[in-house]
Amino acid sequence: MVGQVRSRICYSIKSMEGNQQKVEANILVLGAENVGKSALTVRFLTRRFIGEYGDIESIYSHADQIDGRDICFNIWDSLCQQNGEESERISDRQLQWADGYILAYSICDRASFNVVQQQVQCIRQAKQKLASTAPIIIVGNKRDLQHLRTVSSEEGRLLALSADCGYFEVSAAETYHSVLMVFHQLFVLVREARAFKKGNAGFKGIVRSMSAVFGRKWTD
Ligand SMILES: Nc1nc2c(ncn2[C@@H]2O[C@H](COP(=O)(O)OP(=O)(O)OP(=O)(O)O)[C@@H](O)[C@H]2O)c(=O)[nH]1
Repeated sequence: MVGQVRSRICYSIKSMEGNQQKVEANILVLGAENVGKSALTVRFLTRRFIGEYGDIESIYSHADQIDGRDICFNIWDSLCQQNGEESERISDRQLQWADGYILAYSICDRASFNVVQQQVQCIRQAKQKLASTAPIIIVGNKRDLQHLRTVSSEEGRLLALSADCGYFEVSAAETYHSVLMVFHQLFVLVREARAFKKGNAGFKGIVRSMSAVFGRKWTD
């Protein structure tokens, strides 16, 4: 609730030229407070690290190109629940909106890593109920603060492996390229998930037709 009161949804739509059909992906950036969700988002959008970002929840639209194809990222930089509320909470609206997730933690903040573990489970359970999949990339941020590290790279990698997620360790403060890789990789996974879903629908269609021919009822 606090998040809703404090939040302000703003849209920054970049113009897109040409008639070629644009592929869109809705990316939800989640994680505990102060892990660098806004820093990662702003780094990707502007290539810059500005240091302080304020408590604003934003949805940005950003035109980009991957493999020579025009695409559009819609990025929801979420605001973490605070004041003892469940920080791992993800709303139904967010779950329905997102095609893919970036779950960020700070390598210097074990509690934020625990939040990511809970959020992975939350997303997987919700998607299972809906019989759908959604790619997740886990991001260990603040890699530049090695001397303050409390979560090892191995732990991050292991979590990603066990939950079938992608994994990156980055520093939004220091580099643009690794942050770019996170968003582009997630887009590729979203595209693959869509293709798989389509293929699956195609297979179901064939079974439906065969069932019709042989008089058996098809149920989803
Ligand atoms: N050293 C270092 N600091 C970072 C990095 N990324 C973000 N920060 C700092 O961490 C603080 C929090 O960054 P934000 O991007 O506002 O974090 P957030 O997760 O969006 O925070 P909330 O919106 O409050 O949940 C800021 O002071 C940033 O300057 C990083 O890679 N390295």
